[in-house]
Amino acid sequence: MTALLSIEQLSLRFAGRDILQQLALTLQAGEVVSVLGSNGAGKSSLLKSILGLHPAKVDQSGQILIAGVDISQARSQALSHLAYVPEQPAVYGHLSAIENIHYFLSLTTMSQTMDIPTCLTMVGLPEQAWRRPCNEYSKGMKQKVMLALALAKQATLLLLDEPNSGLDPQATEELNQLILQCKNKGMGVLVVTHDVLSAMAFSDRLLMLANGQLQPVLLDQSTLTLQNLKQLYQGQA
Ligand SMILES: Nc1ncnc2c1ncn2[C@@H]1O[C@H](COP(=O)(O)OP(=O)(O)OP(=O)(O)O)[C@@H](O)[C@H]1O
Repeated sequence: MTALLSIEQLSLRFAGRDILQQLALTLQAGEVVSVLGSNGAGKSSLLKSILGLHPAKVDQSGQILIAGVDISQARSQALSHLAYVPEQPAVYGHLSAIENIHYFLSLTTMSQTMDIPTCLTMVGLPEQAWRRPCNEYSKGMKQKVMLALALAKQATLLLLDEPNSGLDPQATEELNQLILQCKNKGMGVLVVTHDVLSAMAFSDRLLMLANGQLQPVLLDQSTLTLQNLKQLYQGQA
């Protein structure tokens, strides 16, 4: 079966400094993978590489396939399979949830889309909010709009950058459940996060980005302590 995401020998340099070095990652349908890493380790840069967002002058090499499509050869076709939720959800504040999703769907090449109210119901956005402008929404509500868009465009691969930052415990739990819901629908989910506990709750695999490469994290909820978490981030666990 074709992997939803296949990265091979990805290297990235900024101003002569290695950020990613021969990095490899494969993500299958129905799999949630979380990437941890110190500030500046290169997590957001990795997501930008997958999205093909680095300017052409940036020194990047290697291969990134999304559902078998090479991002460097056919970017819009590759991205049609993908939904991306940045740390600050990017919705238009003057438009409602329904209007935002209509608008973004009009920009995609997907011919098959899902009914918008069904998607908003699935992500748990209260119906009384659907037609209110998004600048009246909390961060958690805006994330739900973006996740509803991902469902509506029938994305198979979901990228989430720091999804739990700034969320209270209830919103965190709702978001964690939504990630599991996406997994159960057969989507592949790649999460970049500092929230280790949440990542342990929803991930099939946890990876640490350090020195430009991804290594498996062997800790789990039963073995996690502040001390061994610090050692993990310092490359000693
Ligand atoms: N466009 C750029 N030009 C030059 N250097 C950059 C650029 N973007 C990122 N960097 C540098 O690359 C390194 C990795 O940054 P990145 O934002 O990917 O880290 P991160 O792991 O996401 O960090 P954080 O956890 O703080 O969000 C940092 O040292 C950053 O300063």
